[in-house]
Amino acid sequence: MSLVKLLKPSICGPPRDIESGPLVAVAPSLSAAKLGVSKMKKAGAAIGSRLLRPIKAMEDPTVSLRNDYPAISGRNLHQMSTMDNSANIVWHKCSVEKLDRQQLLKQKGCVIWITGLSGSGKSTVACALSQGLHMRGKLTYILDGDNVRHGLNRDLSFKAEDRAENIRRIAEVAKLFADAGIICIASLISPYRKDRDACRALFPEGDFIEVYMDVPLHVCENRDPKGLYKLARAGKIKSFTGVDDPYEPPLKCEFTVFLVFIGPMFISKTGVQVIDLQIVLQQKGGDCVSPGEMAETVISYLEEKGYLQA
Ligand SMILES: Nc1ncnc2c1ncn2[C@@H]1O[C@H](COP(=O)(O)OS(=O)(=O)O)[C@@H](OP(=O)(O)O)[C@H]1O
Ligand SMILES: Nc1ncnc2c1ncn2[C@@H]1O[C@H](COP(=O)(O)OP(=O)(O)O)[C@@H](O)[C@H]1O
Repeated sequence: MSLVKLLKPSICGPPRDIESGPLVAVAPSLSAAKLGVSKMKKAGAAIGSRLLRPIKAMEDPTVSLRNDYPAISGRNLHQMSTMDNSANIVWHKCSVEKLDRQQLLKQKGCVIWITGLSGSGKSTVACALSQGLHMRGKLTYILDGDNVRHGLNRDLSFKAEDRAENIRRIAEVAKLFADAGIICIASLISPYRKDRDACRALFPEGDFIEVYMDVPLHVCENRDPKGLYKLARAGKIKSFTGVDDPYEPPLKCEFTVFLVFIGPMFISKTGVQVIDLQIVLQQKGGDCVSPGEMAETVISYLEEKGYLQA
């Protein structure tokens, strides 16, 4: 019989330099139970009145009006630019900055990066997270590898350098979402450690939260919801992650979701879905863990780290 267990954060970065100052309204966090639709409407009205605060035009585009909030200013985003200085382009700033957007949304922009094999449950957890946060009145957006490959990244294959480019582009888009104040949930295999580490390096300390779906290959392969493993085993898909292409697990990440097998382990081809779901609904010690509950653990972490308030 197998059990699934969601670890508490396996690493927590040093406490973030949470911004403070006269323009920052620190709202108490709202629990899912307390925040209904009608309350969210009231919150919207409060936001409206704050919008009346005049926003000054930038007189000198090289000087940030928010120099006292370096961790979140446009200047800081500029400093985070990955562009070569010799390219003759100049960062254009606007007086409406990340801080303003975060205040509007009553949250802090960040990225939750979910990595793991195909079929490990990345999209399921991403969706559960998005639902859980939406219920709390928090704005999220999911960047799913499969989906982004339908548009922005449709030109990319699955060879290593194209996967790297896929991941780089999604990380850059996630950075824009985070700058917009949105909690961005990126769900893609991202098999190479160095590519994921490069993504992490794009973000301020703490803003990149890595969730590793540590689900064994045979479990993913038995799930095989799209029949891709079957095609890969038949040699009809080449370079399939886990079959004939590598996956490098994180050495350290904020969360690991894993299955613990106790006793004789078996996953039958016919029974896997049911067995798996039973597994998910149990945890060592008797607690229930479903994708929704996994998401709740991550949401608690966000709350604790101050991401669910401006
Ligand atoms: N060769 C190969 N290897 C792995 N996956 C493959 C491959 N070919 C197609 N697919 C399908 O593409 C989805 C993974 O896309 P990603 O953008 O997440 O991959 S990566 O991060 O660039 O490695 C993946 O979706 P998920 O199952 O949601 O992970 C597969 O459905
Ligand atoms: N915790 C879970 N327990 C059992 N089955 C799951 C779990 N999470 C996802 N699944 C199922 O596994 C399959 C793959 O999940 P999915 O989220 O699409 O994975 P990925 O995005 O990593 O490819 C789906 O059929 C999904 O319903």
